[in-house]
Amino acid sequence: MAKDTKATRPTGRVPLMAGNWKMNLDHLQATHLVQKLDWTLRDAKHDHSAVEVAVLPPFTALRSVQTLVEGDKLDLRYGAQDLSPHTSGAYTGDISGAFLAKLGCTYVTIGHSERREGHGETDEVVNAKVKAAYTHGLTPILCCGEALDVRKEGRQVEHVVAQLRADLDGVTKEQAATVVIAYEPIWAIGTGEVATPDDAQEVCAAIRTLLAELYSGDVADGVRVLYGGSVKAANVAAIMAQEDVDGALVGGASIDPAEFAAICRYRDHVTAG
Ligand SMILES: O=C(CO)COP(=O)(O)O
Repeated sequence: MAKDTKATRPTGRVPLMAGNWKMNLDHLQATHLVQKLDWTLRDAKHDHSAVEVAVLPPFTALRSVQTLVEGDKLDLRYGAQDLSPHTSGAYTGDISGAFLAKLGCTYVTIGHSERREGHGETDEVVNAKVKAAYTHGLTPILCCGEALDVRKEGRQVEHVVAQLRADLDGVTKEQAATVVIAYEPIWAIGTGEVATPDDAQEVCAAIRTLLAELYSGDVADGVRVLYGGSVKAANVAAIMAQEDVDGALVGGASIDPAEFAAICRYRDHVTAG
């Protein structure tokens, strides 16, 4: 059993469990999943102010999720998996942050390794997208993480710190105070491999140290740093027991409503003290 470290996590940092559905679930399936997730959390009397829950569906399901969340006054937050660095214009296939804001999105993931690798997104592009998110009042879930070769060379902290320095370039202190950072080691994504809790803590702590270097005041203490990579109900409590881990960005396990609800309810599986 993992030890409940809530007492050591500054109270301002409300844990966030965010489900990145990736390219799964059409708008009808999305409606079913959100309903089941909501019912399960309601049955468990989930306190959304203690552990925030968000879903990140494909663009095509956002309107359905919005209708459900607003119509039934659900406590769930939602957001998109990407956005354009531009606001409008001749950018075929791109989606503006302005459209996402109109759909009531709270979050947008930026710089996921599947976009960095599959779509050639550089840190420069990621940085422009982070700024676009703020332009439209969206909260970025800024993703970072190292590949296996970098980890094998023991350069994971150096790699992640360099990514984030570039991704946050020009981001103001006020903006940075609301960013969510997701550390997702690429070798642990969709592989069943999970970084050990100590591995996750090492990099998440280094991220907080970088934030303290970049921004004065209490920014570093307030920013939520998530871990992502094969998170499941069975391993989430041990990861959440780490002092600098404030939630999880969940892929595969988030499209099973019972499993994702159990992840959100990780505190049911920890001992007090
Ligand atoms: O990429 C991830 C979340 O963004 C992690 O995916 P998995 O949970 O499927 O490993």
